[in-house]
Amino acid sequence: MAANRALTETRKHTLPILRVALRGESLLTHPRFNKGTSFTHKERKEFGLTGRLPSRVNTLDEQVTRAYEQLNSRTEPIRKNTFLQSLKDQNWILYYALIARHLKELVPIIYTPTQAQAIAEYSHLFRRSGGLYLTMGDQETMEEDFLNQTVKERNEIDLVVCTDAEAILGIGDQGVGISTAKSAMYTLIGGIDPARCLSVMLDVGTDNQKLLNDELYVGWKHSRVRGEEYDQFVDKFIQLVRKYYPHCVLHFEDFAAKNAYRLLMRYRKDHAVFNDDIQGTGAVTLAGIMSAIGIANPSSTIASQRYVILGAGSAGLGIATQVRDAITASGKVSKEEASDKFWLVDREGLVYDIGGGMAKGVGEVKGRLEGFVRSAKEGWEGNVGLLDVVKEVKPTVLIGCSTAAGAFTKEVIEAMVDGGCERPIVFPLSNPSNLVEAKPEDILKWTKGKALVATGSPFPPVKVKIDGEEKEIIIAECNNALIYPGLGFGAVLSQAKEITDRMIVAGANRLAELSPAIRKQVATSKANDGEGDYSGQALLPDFREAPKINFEIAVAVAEQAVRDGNSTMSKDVRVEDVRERAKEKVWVPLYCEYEYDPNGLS
Ligand SMILES: NC(=O)C1=CN([C@@H]2O[C@H](COP(=O)(O)OP(=O)(O)OC[C@H]3O[C@@H](n4cnc5c(N)ncnc54)[C@H](O)[C@@H]3O)[C@@H](O)[C@H]2O)C=CC1
Ligand SMILES: CC(=O)C(=O)O
Ligand SMILES: [Mg+2]
Repeated sequence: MAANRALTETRKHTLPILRVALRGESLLTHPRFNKGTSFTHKERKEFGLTGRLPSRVNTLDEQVTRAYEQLNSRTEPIRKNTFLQSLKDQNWILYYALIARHLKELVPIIYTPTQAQAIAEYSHLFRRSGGLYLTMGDQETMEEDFLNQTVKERNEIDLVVCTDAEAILGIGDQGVGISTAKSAMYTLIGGIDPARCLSVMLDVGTDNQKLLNDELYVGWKHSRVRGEEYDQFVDKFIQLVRKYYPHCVLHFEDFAAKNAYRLLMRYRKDHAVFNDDIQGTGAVTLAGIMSAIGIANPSSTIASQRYVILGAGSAGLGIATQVRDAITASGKVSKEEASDKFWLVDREGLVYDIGGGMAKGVGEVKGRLEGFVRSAKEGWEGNVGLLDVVKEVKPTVLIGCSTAAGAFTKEVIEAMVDGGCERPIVFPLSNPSNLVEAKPEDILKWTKGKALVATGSPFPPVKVKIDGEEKEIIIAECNNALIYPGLGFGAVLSQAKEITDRMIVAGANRLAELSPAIRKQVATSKANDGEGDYSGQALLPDFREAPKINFEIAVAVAEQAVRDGNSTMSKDVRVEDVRERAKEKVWVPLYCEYEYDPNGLS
């Protein structure tokens, strides 16, 4: 299997023999242990399965072929999504093996863009629960619920992905719309054992009236609880995670910006906590920008760009912070000088100081926005829209994480070029695809093929005429999924005390080094004058390569943790041992041989 090979190449040891305590129907209906027609004759006898399966023993490859055939009998992406969800409920190995084999084709089915629809229709598509649901209204049983799902069923948890679903992708408050897709990507791309991952839905109610009015809504029908009560509920959950799994990575996903930032700051020094929308998006975008600068003008640096970011929420703030940290990492540029290279634009236009600790359109400055609010002394007045900001600032990099579909108009992009930017770097990152700030083909058309473009959801290559010659431009997918699985695996591997900025930068640097455009330049050692041919050279690696790339990211991240004394692995693990450790730990979707043991796994 091609994609499985990508994973197995990084794995060191042969598969272990699993001691399993389940028999008969309970084995066949347990998605973690079920092998369906792949149970061998010996296993069928040992586990009481002989009469329960047709006689032929299939290989995993044959099962994958059959499942792929069934999948393809459905045409609509959402129907494929529900098919895959059901497959996951039946047989994990087959689910992961099928997707691993068709990674590029199926990631958009289980992840963005299709997952947005699956979450929006969660209550109508609901078949079987996935993950752990902790509801504000039932919080007195939280510890018991948590233990029932974890300690009593599993041996150890390496990774907890949690959400309160208030800012799901770009589609807002989805109440109880849990997504196990983020955790599935950790397995597919990061190689983390799915049995050691847990998705948690923190149901604190919803302000989405459509859901509250929906008689099939499966979540807690209550307005969203906020303030002290919310904080206490989240804290109770986090303390449980810390108590039972002190070494696990805790991943926050799709919290509203204010909570996202607050929770990250509150817990990141005490536990290996990671906010994907802030830090994951920041890291992948930093890598994409470094790669784009390498093409546009390799003698230039991230410090010599001017950045306009539309959307001052989690992603916008994460990108600004990550790029600023990378600029200051050289020690040559101060934090203030680096911050001065950013202009954040939100619903009410440019984010600038309006006095009393408040910023235009986004409220309180303290904490998350500190450093990125422009001074009113620069002469800003009223609502300063994106076009005016672009005309005034003359950015070289324009990023969209606003959910404002079409906000990068022809005028905006042309204003960038008119401002003297020959090779504009334009990343419309909003998900799902229909919320993109501009379509790649339009950006390339308006800039005569000069723009360097990356998007948050997958887009097909664009054919464009450059100097009279037709070229095909690959549109890089700048999605945090290209980096967070490796960051998480690196943190799990090193059993990091905290996930530090240095670990994240190590991962982003590794991703940038491995990006096709940069690899080509290093290979040819050719100076690029910004006029070079970059068709066929994507800014970021293709998703097909994501498992291999994320293995390298994980190694870089874990090495950094060991180097910095931030790892809790045994003291004798040296930086040079990390790669071998990683190979031992990578999980691959292949069947293990089973032996019956009444005290085994169940
Ligand atoms: N490519 C990737 O890896 C990622 C993409 N995203 C996407 O970025 C978008 C934002 O996500 P988050 O930052 O998590 O959400 P968020 O809700 O924290 O931030 C969105 C921000 O955009 C602002 N906004 C809304 N309409 C606007 C408009 N018309 N003009 C300017 N600003 C406007 C909001 O006021 C808010 O501050 C979503 O579409 C999400 O899917 C988010 C994380 C990762
Ligand atoms: C990719 C992601 O995390 C988002 O769109 O929210
Ligand atoms: Mg997200």
